[in-house]
Amino acid sequence: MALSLLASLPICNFPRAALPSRGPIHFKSLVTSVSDIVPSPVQCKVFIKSSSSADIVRRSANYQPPFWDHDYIQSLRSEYLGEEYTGQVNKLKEQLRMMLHKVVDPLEQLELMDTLQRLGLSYHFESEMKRILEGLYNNDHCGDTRKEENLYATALKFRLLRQHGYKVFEEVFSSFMEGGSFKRYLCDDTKGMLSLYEASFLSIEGENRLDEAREFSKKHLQEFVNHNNDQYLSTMVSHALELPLHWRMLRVEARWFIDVYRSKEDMNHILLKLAKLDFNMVQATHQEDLKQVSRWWRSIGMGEKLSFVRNRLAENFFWTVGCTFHPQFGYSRRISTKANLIITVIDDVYDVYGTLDELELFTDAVESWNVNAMDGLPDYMKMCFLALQNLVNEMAFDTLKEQGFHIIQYFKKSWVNLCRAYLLEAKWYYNGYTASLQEYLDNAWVSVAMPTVLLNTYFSATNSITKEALDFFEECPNILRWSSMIVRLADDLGTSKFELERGDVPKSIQCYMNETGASEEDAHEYIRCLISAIWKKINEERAKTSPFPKTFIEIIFNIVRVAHCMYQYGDGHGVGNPETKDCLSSLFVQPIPLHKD
Ligand SMILES: CC(C)=CCC/C(C)=C/COP(=O)(O)OP(=O)(O)O
Ligand SMILES: [Mg+2]
Ligand SMILES: [Mg+2]
Ligand SMILES: [Mg+2]
Repeated sequence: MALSLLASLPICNFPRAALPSRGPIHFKSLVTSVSDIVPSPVQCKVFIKSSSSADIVRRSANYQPPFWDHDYIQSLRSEYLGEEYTGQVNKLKEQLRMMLHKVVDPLEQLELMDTLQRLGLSYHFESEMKRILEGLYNNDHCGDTRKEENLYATALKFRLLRQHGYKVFEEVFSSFMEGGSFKRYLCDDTKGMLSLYEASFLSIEGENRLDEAREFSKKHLQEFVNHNNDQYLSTMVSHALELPLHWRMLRVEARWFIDVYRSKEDMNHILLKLAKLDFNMVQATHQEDLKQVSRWWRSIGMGEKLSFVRNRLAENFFWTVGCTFHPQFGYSRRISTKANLIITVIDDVYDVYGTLDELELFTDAVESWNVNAMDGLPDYMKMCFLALQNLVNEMAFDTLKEQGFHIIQYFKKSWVNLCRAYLLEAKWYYNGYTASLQEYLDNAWVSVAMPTVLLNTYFSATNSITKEALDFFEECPNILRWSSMIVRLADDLGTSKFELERGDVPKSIQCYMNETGASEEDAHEYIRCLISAIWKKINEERAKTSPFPKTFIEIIFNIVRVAHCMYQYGDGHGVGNPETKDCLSSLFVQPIPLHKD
């Protein structure tokens, strides 16, 4: 399963530390170097009732209780569930549909589509947008050069067409370049710079013009934010520099943009009203999902019984909303949240709580996939094992009933891979071993659980499962590997500081530091650079034909976007930072006031 990540990436444009060539790894002659670079683990003594009734010293992560308890979640109410609002939304949608038919100017068409996407509304207008994009694409290919396009429009068109799977080439930017660089005067056009910057994130490997575009626009946008007086544009530029649009989680972006759009000079009231109403109605369905899963989570009692693990219902739900926010995907969100909760618990068992002997037993039990294997497990692990079996059986039963597919074998394989990857990290930890970055990553794209999370999502969000797609899954295609790898690296950037403090295996940052002698800051920069390089890989994969349905490919991209959001301010999944709490509240609790504008 080796994923020669580093070997297959072009050398990151990062001068300070190069990766040495890899020699053979002598696992037996372990060199303990982690203690040189990280504080010693914070250990706490916890009395465990084990079969031998012996005291076992275990690590503790001291996880805080969840933001919202079960009663709070059950108290969530929304007025946006009734027919009254559905009627209003339908009327507004009709008005917008007419608008989309009337607009003929290509730039206005592009801007309208971009605004619809950012406001989180484009899913209502897919056929209209397809018709417009088709028209724009065909015009280009008929040699229709009615008017000289400016950089802003060219980049916007490039981004939208590429995002929707049209073959467009970076050569469209050639007329703005001379001698391999963008023409100097372009830097005065901030809208153009912003548009070029966002377009550059749709690039694939080897697109030098787009690399140049990113460098050039980034530099000038950074200068712009320091000296400007255009409030709207400045907000947009700062936001883009923080994280490009292509990497942003759709729902969070929609919630943010609805607020910003209100202050835009030429803002369209119909669009804004529809965006707010739709957001609130979608939020109402999310609240119902959350309440349902909370009842299940409370009924199985794992959050209370296993008090040493992360009890993170809302955060786990957030990942699923990031994958598919649309109201009709409620089943997928609910079942995937259950799965994510169990994955998070089992990750803590391997990373924090379990002893190596116990973890070996648990891995054997998962490999046997047999309830009889529970007999030999400590009580807390019995609960994890049975919860896992119950969940997989529930998903498998639903899929058998709805689609006639018997899928347990796929889950089993995925869980065996995941637990083996977890176990390997646990062994490294207990042996004080620091892997090379390559060796770490070859395992860590699995241990971040994305192949398992995505398998769950595939079954629950696809209504036409195919054997071809399942076989493809088994091959662990590049799109799965690379997207999992970005999630892993983003997770490491956000979580490894806490993990290392309480005692955990060295993560990508520490492996890189250990291998190259780089400083922590440089290692962070290197990992960010790897993330950018891997985005090019997944952009490229998206353009290929695949047995996966398009909706699932989008889900894969969306989960990477969730990771960027989750770890933007540290460990949003585990630690409960204020940014995550605000984000969860704005998505799931607070409706957008309608009468302000
Ligand atoms: C939505 C889900 C279920 C995500 C699964 C991966 C996960 C638990 C990430 C966060 O935990 P972590 O930082 O402790 O992960 P790791 O131990 O792999 O670093
Ligand atoms: Mg962990
Ligand atoms: Mg882990
Ligand atoms: Mg982590």
